[in-house]
Amino acid sequence: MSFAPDISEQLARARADMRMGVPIMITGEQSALVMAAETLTAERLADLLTLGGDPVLTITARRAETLKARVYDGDVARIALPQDATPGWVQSIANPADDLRTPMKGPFSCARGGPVDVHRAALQLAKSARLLPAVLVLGLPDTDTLAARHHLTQIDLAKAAPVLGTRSPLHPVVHARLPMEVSEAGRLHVFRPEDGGEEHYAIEIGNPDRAKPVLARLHSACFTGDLLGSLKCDCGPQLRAALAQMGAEGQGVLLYLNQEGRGIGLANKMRAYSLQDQGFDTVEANHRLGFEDDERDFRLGADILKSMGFTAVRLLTNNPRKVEMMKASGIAVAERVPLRVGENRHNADYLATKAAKSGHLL
Ligand SMILES: Nc1nc2c(ncn2[C@@H]2O[C@H](COP(=O)(O)OP(=O)(O)OP(=O)(O)O)[C@@H](O)[C@H]2O)c(=O)[nH]1
Ligand SMILES: [Zn+2]
Repeated sequence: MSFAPDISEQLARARADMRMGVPIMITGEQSALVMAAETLTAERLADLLTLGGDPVLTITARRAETLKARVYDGDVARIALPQDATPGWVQSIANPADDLRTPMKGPFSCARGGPVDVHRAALQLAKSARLLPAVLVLGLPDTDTLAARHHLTQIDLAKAAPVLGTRSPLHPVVHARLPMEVSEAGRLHVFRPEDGGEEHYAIEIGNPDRAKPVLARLHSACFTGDLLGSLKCDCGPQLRAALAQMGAEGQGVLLYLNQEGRGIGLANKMRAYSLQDQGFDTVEANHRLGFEDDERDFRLGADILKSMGFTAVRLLTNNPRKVEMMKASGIAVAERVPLRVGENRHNADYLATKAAKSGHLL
């Protein structure tokens, strides 16, 4: 029988649980009960504290840097949870929104020694659930009984580890004709990952020759720029300029990747915008939230191109990372085609920061 969910399906359930605030169990060398800080309720925090042991609030080294919390494990810091911890205390560690108003949060007592794999996996899950990267972790000698009694999702770390950093295979679902302003010969393809995660789209213009490099754009979703005409970034003008160029050349493929906010999700991007209004730039804001500058995985773009029969591209981008990732994933980049449009007084600093800190080409 193959009815039981496999490990990627279990991980997808775990992400949904974390988004709802339901605890999960991760079992391995050290087994633990895990809850996302962002969705923690007062009731569940109280329940956690009744279990005893040494619960910690695990955050990324990026977030710890701002909080001046000691990092003993490279990329991960474990702050001991005080017995009188409140949801407000947990939020103040997880969420930098009020950092400037209440800068003195420590001193913290930070855990050191012992395995951190469970903590790292829990943070990875929170990030891929598009939540703040902060998780409550309570090591327990026996997780089976608690998991069975409360019907909690249980993740076997040995099985999960090889899957966690990888992307779920994408499969074409449907494609249909889509006449557009830039070209009447448009076609929209929908791709769906096996684990039920975000779908991604390909917009094919004309009928590009698979034997030649195709004019291609890897566009990351930007609800604010693409749909609302936000002036804080250049995404909307880039999207329209790329499609217009493909229309003018009569062929091309635009991948619309649902990696909003450079992979941190719209809620976290708005948190970053709020920090930017406090004076931080786009990279600093991501770091204060506990994220890396860019959490996207462009290899899924290569997966889609390959599945459509393309092996080489003329890539519309100013981002050298996209070029490198394409090449590393087996798609030849015959040419980088610059895409400089949409600069205005609101996004001038944003574009300058991308050039200075993220290596974007001017
Ligand atoms: N986290 C975060 N994401 C942002 C911010 N501004 C824009 N974004 C996101 O950044 C992504 C922009 O991606 P792309 O258009 O692929 O831009 P790029 O990496 O600069 O590369 P090219 O445009 O190809 O040169 C979108 O997912 C936006 O939602 C910001 O201030 N913070
Ligand atoms: Zn944007």
